[in-house]
Amino acid sequence: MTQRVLVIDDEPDIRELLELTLLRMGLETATAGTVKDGLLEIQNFQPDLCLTDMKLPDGTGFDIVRYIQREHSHVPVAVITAFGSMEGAVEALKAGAYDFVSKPVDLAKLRDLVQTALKLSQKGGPDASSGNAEYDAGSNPIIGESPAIELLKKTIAKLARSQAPVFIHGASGTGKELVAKQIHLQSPRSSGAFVPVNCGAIPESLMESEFFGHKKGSFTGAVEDKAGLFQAAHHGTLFLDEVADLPLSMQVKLLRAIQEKAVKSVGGVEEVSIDTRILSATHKNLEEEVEKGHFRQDLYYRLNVIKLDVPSLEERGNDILLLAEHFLNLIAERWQLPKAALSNESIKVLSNYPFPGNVRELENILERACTLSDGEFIEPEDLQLSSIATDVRSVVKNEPILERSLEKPDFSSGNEKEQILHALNQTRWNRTAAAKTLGMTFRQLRYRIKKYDLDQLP
Ligand SMILES: Nc1ncnc2c1ncn2[C@@H]1O[C@H](COP(=O)(O)OP(=O)(O)OP(=O)(O)O)[C@@H](O)[C@H]1O
Repeated sequence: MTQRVLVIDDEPDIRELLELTLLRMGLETATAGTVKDGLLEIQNFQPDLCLTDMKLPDGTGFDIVRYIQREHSHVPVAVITAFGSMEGAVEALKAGAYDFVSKPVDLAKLRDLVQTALKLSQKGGPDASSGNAEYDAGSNPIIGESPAIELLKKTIAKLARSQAPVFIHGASGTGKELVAKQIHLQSPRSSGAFVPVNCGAIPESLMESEFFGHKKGSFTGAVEDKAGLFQAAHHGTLFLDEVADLPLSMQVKLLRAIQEKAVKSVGGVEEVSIDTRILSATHKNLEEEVEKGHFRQDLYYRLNVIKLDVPSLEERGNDILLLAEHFLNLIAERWQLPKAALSNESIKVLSNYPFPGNVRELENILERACTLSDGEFIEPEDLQLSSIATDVRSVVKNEPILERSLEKPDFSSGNEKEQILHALNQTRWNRTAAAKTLGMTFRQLRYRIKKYDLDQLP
């Protein structure tokens, strides 16, 4: 079925230009010149997408955005903003607009916007809050049923239906990258690439070329043309992780690229339009970084159109056990070994541990516990929790603080893999003998052999 686009603008020339562009894209169009007529057309024409000017004779584009949000939340609405009016664009996005184009309208950018937005109408159901009906969480679902996580999942589904930049805030290891990936996967950009960038890991001297690409010969070592991360994320999503670590010089360039929706590669002459959605995250307090002068206020304002808080693991109640189950399954799959289970004591201990390192810490604890456990069940001493946890455990069990099990092998001083390999070679790969030499059980050794892929050795 031909998709329908409604254009609301009081300038006949712009209406005509937009209508022509849309007709050439094979779309059905209707136009209106005022808020009043626009609202009528929304009801009569039932558009799949609405484009509206911000300044209208009897109101503003906000009136249209708010009405659509309230009555037809499945219809994406993009606003056309005055030249240089970034504030207007940001406010419209905050109010629920899908995206914006600034005047004079760049038709290539408009076509990109329309194509992506219409995918939403094709895929999404009538209820915007349920997100994309065809969406498949793939191999990276967000595990959890606590109210905090249910709310997070709902917000992700909603945010996936917009182009607004989202700033994801949360402590280390809470799953910020996972959240960003989910926003991408549930969005109409899911067929494009999800490009995560650790902003703190790129040397400053290479940053511009990494982000925007370079032309052959533009500097020593540039032996051929290379596309940058922005180009890689064209029609997809660029995730700027640890964004607070961007040097100030790069922040200016990034701001420009985001505002112009275009980049110029190092040594290049022309700017190239880029259609990408920007998501960013940091565990630092970005407001504080702005106050200290480490982070540009204008970039902060541009990235932080919508802020999404990812709760700490401690705030997720019983999700800890659901996550533990999930990770134990993953570990068993990865190492191709029978799944280990938590003993009742371990369940108690984990449920009361504060997890300063959040979900990542839980994953690491369980991985270590699987290598240490020598029975069917993971016992509290296999968890090797920090002293805080030991305190917690003693509180839970109402007994004195226990010493950590000392009979467990301690490899902290050396390279574990090498020591195991050495023992295996010495015993001619007699695993029982090697385990004895190493002071571990057969099961513990078996896990480690899998973990380090030693069984792949000839
Ligand atoms: N709710 C969840 N369900 C399943 N896995 C999760 C969940 N939350 C986090 N994880 C997993 O925990 C690990 C850490 O998550 P992630 O890397 O996304 O955290 P982060 O907040 O980006 O960390 P950092 O601040 O260090 O960059 C990953 O393996 C991720 O898949």
